[in-house]
Parts: sequence; structure tokens; C-alpha cells
Amino acid sequence: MTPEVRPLVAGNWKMNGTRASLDQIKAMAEGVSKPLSEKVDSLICPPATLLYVATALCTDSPLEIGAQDCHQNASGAHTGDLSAEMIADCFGTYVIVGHSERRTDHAETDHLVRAKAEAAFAADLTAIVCIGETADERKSGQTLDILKRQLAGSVPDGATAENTVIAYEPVWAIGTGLTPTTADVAEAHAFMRDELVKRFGDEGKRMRILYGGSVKPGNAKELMAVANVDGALIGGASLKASDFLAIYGVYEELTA
Ligand SMILES: O=C(CO)COP(=O)(O)O
Repeated sequence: MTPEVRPLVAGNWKMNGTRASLDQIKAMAEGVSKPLSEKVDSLICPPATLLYVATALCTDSPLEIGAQDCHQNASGAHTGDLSAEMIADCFGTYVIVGHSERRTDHAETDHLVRAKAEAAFAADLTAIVCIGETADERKSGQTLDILKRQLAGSVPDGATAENTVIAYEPVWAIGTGLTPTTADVAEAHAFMRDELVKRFGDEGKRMRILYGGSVKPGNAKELMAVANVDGALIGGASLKASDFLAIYGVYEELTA
């Protein structure tokens, strides 16, 4: 955690979920209640097909709804794409950009990710900018260099603590059940904090840095307690309301 920074527990459903899964969102919307919701933010990013109806389920809940990607342009001839403005029009408030699966599946570069984050700002969305090293990069000792390069390349100059969240997701930890040691997480997050403060000053001190990659109810407390870890970006364990709420619930103790 970071003093004075409000944690965010976020779920990324990836290419999972049909209308039948809306019951899970309903249960999450009911589960993220006061008093904890006054101290901790919560977010689910379902597939785009469920975005609008999901926000309608959350009108009386602090649970926010976001999208998993957006196009860098505001509108136009881009078949199959979704603009930040369309997400905002569906009452989405966040958008994930630069997830490693998009960097791999769609060859997204830091430059493109930065443009997508800028499109998110223009539509008043908060961008969750994902960065993280691969297994090979870690083995060859390049982790911090990769994080430095991705932060510099993917985060726009206009980033503030309000419009930007950083998500550190080691690629080798995603969907594998593997996680870095808490010492490794602490080192990476302290490094990112320093980089953000060097570039953005006080905004960098308050910018949230999430950890993602095999976060589960069983390891969440340990990971979320690490200095400069300001929440989680959860894949698999965000599909079930009970798991998501169990992870959110670790902040009962951490914020007590
Ligand atoms: O990629 C992730 C979230 O964006 C993490 O996925 P898992 O929690 O399934 O490892």
C-alpha cells in the first residue's frame, strides 16, 4: 500500500462471460458495500458485449465498470474497434490499455498504447496502463529496464493520479499460478514509484500501481500489503463474485 493512496481492486474478464455471467456482476455490485467501499475502489472490465448492461446493474453500487481496450482514434472507419467515447457513452469509467495479451495478439507497441491512453483521457476515462516483463527478460536480468522503457513509452505526458493507473503484470505470472516473491514485487513497485515521481512529481506519488498475475484469495493479502502496491488487476479469480469479493475483502484488515 501507499499512504494516502486509495486502493483499487479491478477485475479483467478478458474474452470470458456471456449474459449468464451478469449474475456475478450483480453479486459483486451488492458485495462491495460500505464501510469498505469508502476506502477502496472496485472495478470490473467485462467483454464489450456486456458493458452497457453491466453499468445498468451498478447504478446504485460503488462498483465501477470499464472496458479492456479502446482504439486510439475517437471515431471513424475502424471495423471491429471500440472508441473511448463509446465506452464513456455506456457509462464505463475505466479502460485497460496495453495488456500483454494485446501487445502479443495484436502487436501493440508502447507508442500505440500511449495513444490509446491519450484517447481515454480525451473521453474522461481513467486508463489502466499495463506493463511487465516476460520470463526471458526476467531470467536475463532485464526486468527493471523493461519497466522503465514501458513506463516511458506507454504513459502519456498528460498522466495524472486521477486519469492513470499503472498495472504491473509480469507476463510469466499471468494465468500460470506463479507469482513473484513479495521481495521482487516490492523492488519492482518501488522502482516504478521512483520513475513516476521523477517524471510526474506529486502526481507520481499518488498514482496507483496495481499488481496483476495469478492474484487469488489465498495470496491477495500478502501481495496487497507490499509497499507501493495499490491494488490488484485480477484475471481468472475475478470471474466469480465470491473470489473477487474475497480479494476485495483483504482490505478490511489492511485498512483497519
Ligand atoms: O492478466 C491478468 C489481469 O489483467 C491476470 O490474469 P490472472 O489473474 O488470470 O493471472
